[in-house]
Amino acid sequence: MQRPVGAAPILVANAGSSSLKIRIVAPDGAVQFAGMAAEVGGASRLVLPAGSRAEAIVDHAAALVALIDAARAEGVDPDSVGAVAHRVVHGGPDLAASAELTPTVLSRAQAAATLAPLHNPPALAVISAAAERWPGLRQVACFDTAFHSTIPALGWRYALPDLPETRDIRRYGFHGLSYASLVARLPAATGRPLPRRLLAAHLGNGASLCAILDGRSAATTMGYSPLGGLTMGTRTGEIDGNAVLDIARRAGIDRAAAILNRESGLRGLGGASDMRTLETAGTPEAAFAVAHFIHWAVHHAGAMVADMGGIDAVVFTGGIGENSATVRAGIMRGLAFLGLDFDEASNGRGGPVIHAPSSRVQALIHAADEEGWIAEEARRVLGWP
Ligand SMILES: Nc1ncnc2c1ncn2[C@@H]1O[C@H](COP(=O)(O)OP(=O)(O)O)[C@@H](O)[C@H]1O
Ligand SMILES: CC(=O)OP(=O)(O)O
Ligand SMILES: [Mg+2]
Repeated sequence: MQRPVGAAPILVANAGSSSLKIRIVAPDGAVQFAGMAAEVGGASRLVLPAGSRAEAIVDHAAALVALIDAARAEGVDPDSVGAVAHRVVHGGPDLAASAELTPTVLSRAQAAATLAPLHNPPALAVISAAAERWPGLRQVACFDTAFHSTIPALGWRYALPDLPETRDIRRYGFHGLSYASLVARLPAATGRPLPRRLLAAHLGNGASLCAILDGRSAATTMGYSPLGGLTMGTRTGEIDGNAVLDIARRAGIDRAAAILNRESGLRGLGGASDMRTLETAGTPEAAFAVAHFIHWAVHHAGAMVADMGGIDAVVFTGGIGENSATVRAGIMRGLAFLGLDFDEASNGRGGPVIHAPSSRVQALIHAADEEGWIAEEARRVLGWP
């Protein structure tokens, strides 16, 4: 059935490794429904506007069905949506912009699945579940890698020889939907032009930094996969390649992948992946994990600033960036040598402006809105007003 063009809401799906967030967004940007399925395949639960409840959800396809049912129960008709738009973390080497999911785009996203084993397969499962539920409905994919297509070869190439075995092994970079929305929205939020040399810190379960020069990605801390760069909730961040080989030799490849991606980072050091839990734990291990997160964020920030030839502003986003005054303060103290002087009280209050009047570098907090941005991108791709 052909639906009226542009007048319908869009269903946005953001599939994480163990979660699915959905939103139904009206043409004017109003959020009609927002819900999340957490810990899919484990101690699963639905997080809804009315609260959270345990519910057995075996996989991401089942998560989509459960969330659609939850929307209907809240009086929103999921069958009224005119398109489905997905966050697909890895676009692979060929997909450098959001695109409608034609058979060609879909097969490229499928080919990229091995490059982001934690993130792409769940998104692909949601894409097929949506196609099954709404045959013929237009679907759009928005890639986390796309924003970083402006990084020059010196930045994206590893010093590897050009061999069949090293094909497509390059730095891609992620969290691009968050960074793109920041570039688009920060000027309106601050009432000032976008700072020319902007260090953006997306600090959530996955965490990365991006050097944004004149509104474009000039460098970023994640590389081939979302494992690289900063210490994260459950991922190591940067680690020597030979260390990876040795872990794989000792434990086998699948076990090594689980250790590096799911059992490391804050969880591996401090016993919990959640920053809030660590900040209140009061154990030396938890304190070390938080300090490690801050230390490596500052370390990589230095590289990002060098890649931009200086810094005019830093902006914090993501669950940790928006909510942890302790982590922000630690990182900003580490960047004091750049002329960043932050204001303790406004940082403690959550900003949005957290630098002191005397500071040479601005410091800001901006809420990440990947789902809202995906809805906007999808309307652009579909040519909807
Ligand atoms: N008030 C808070 N204080 C410290 N950390 C917080 C707070 N609120 C959320 N966080 C942290 O934000 C992280 C989740 O970030 P988020 O961006 O929501 O994750 P995801 O990448 O799954 O979308 C968790 O480590 C959580 O503990
Ligand atoms: C790319 C990435 O790390 O995503 P997330 O933070 O959602 O895990
Ligand atoms: Mg995230």
